[in-house]
Amino acid sequence: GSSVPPGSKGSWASFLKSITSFSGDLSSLTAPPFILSGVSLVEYSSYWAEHPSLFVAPAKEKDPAKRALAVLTWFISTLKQQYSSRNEHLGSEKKPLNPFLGELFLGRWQDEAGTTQLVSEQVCHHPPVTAYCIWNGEHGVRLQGYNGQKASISKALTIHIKQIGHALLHIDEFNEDYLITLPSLHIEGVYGGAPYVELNKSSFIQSSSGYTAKIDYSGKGWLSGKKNSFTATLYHEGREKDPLYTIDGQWTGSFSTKEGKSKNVIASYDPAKHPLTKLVVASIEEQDEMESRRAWQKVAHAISKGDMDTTSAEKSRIENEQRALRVKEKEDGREWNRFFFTRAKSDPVLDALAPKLGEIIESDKTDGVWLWDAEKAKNSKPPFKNRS
Ligand SMILES: CCC(=O)OC[C@H](C)CC[C@H]1O[C@H]2C[C@H]3[C@@H]4CC=C5C[C@@H](O)CC[C@]5(C)[C@H]4CC[C@]3(C)[C@H]2[C@@H]1C
Repeated sequence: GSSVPPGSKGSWASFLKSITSFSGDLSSLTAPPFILSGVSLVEYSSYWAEHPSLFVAPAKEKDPAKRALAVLTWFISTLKQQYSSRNEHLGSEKKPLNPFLGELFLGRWQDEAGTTQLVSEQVCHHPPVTAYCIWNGEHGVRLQGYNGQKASISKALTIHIKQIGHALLHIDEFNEDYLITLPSLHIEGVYGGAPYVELNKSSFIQSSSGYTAKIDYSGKGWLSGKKNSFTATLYHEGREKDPLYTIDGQWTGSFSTKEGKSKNVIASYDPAKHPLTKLVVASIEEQDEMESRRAWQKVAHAISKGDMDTTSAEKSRIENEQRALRVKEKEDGREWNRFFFTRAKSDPVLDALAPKLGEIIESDKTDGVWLWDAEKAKNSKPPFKNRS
């Protein structure tokens, strides 16, 4: 393949053979060094709010339809970071580190929107599930959700991924909730060693105030001929044929918002005009042993140097420690305590909103839902109170 660095051709070929006997758990694949990233998947929750001003904007919008439009605009603005930031910064999609149970990623954004805080926790290891909560106290906006992946590989080495889980946005001022479903994706370019994400079909946002947004990624940009194209419509639930607003463009580029009837452009978004706010993360010395960058620092360093022996030795050390903990828990007949989240049979907010999307989304089949537990968060073991 074109993008496989010289010297890695052999390992890439054997890697490609390995993924043809794929088990469904992406983290089980041992990929060659040039495709590995020293960043853990638990950090990916931060992609939801790197534009804090867009994240809090709905709280300032009095009109319910325009508020729902502000939520849709914020959601679309996150897609570029969620699904293509590794390409931009690292040259291709990379394989993130597989978080261990209890692994934490804490940070905050400090900018014109005030303080927006992030807590991300690996709440399950088999299968891998990351739960997160992002909130801005001044504006009374809180996002909480969780996600996992179900993957399969085609003969042509395209990795198909169904995302399990959802996100729920709550706006205090209007006591309003938004259910955000997660798009399916597939990874192309694996054969050539330059993988990248493509988003599939559609995803939805359903508000408790009676508005539905549908984002259609399958448009291959047949009009514009550009990749990563999308078309989104916002409508009164049940009245898809009568959109109040439509947004279209590229989720990796710019997009414009039109009024449903008149079709005249009322807003346009250019990512170049919306610099990201950098997430503030404690230094490794200050971090708790359960925090991602401290826990993986030796592995991340070895990966950055392409030192595979140290990478696998340090990874095995972490994996062995984890296995020993699980054995101990089994012997003591107890389960690992999550720091910030609780597994529940159901979530009343989800139960109120999901049926409004009805059969247009397959409800994500997980055993229970993961909920932010404010009580736990107050007295969670590691001294995060003063820092998160
Ligand atoms: C697994 C075989 C392999 O290493 O092939 C190399 C390729 C990098 C493909 C596999 C990895 O691709 C990565 C892309 C990751 C998703 C990117 C964005 C998100 C959005 C975020 O909100 C939730 C997580 C999610 C879905 C990531 C999940 C893990 C993905 C698919 C990585 C694959 C292991």
